[in-house]
Amino acid sequence: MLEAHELAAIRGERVVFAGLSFSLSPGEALLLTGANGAGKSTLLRLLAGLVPPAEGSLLWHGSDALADGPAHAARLRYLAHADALKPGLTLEENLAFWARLWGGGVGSALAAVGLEGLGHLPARMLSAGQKRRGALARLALTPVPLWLLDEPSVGLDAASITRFGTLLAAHREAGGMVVAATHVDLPLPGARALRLGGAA
Ligand SMILES: Nc1ncnc2c1ncn2[C@@H]1O[C@H](COP(=O)(O)OP(=O)(O)OP(=O)(O)O)[C@@H](O)[C@H]1O
Repeated sequence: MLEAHELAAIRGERVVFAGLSFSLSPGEALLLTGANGAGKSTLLRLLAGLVPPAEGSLLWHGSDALADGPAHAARLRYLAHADALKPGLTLEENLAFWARLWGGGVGSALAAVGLEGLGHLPARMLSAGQKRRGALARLALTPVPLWLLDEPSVGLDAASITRFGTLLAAHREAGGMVVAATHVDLPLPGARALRLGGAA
């Protein structure tokens, strides 16, 4: 279980959010909504252990989640806005880099996002939606309990959203948790919403 207690974040000397509390049990999903600049990406980065909270605590099964950085990193996948694909490497080579770190099969991960025919192409030749699917393929390599997703569906066509929904459902059925920032509907039935206030 992931528990956030009274989290606050300061960016550029401004309090982006404060007093934020929520908990997430296995199989649950939380949608972060709110205006541009409300702090959704900042919260995801905080949950990923990439920025420290200004106040509050984050617990994983009752213990300080951020006390052991490598252990926290190993239990999550964080997908930022950027697709994090090296443009000069093929899609397969990009995925193979992550597979060396985490394990898992490149072919099956590409198939999970419908990119099995494009693995030989340099990432720079992919369309925007294909690049996004290339980033999502990282989720399909090996299971971890927590997915942190920043606007994961941007650029995806209808068929890709459906495939992404299948990936999300399998993750949750296996006890995985999802926290996703989004401005649009995501295929996460029963997800709770956390609306962040703030600057427009
Ligand atoms: N490195 C930084 N230095 C200073 N301010 C920052 C930094 N990163 C983010 N901010 C500010 O923090 C606030 C929250 O930004 P954040 O990216 O978390 O918002 P968001 O809710 O994800 O927005 P969007 O919907 O546009 O993606 C913004 O006002 C932003 O300008």
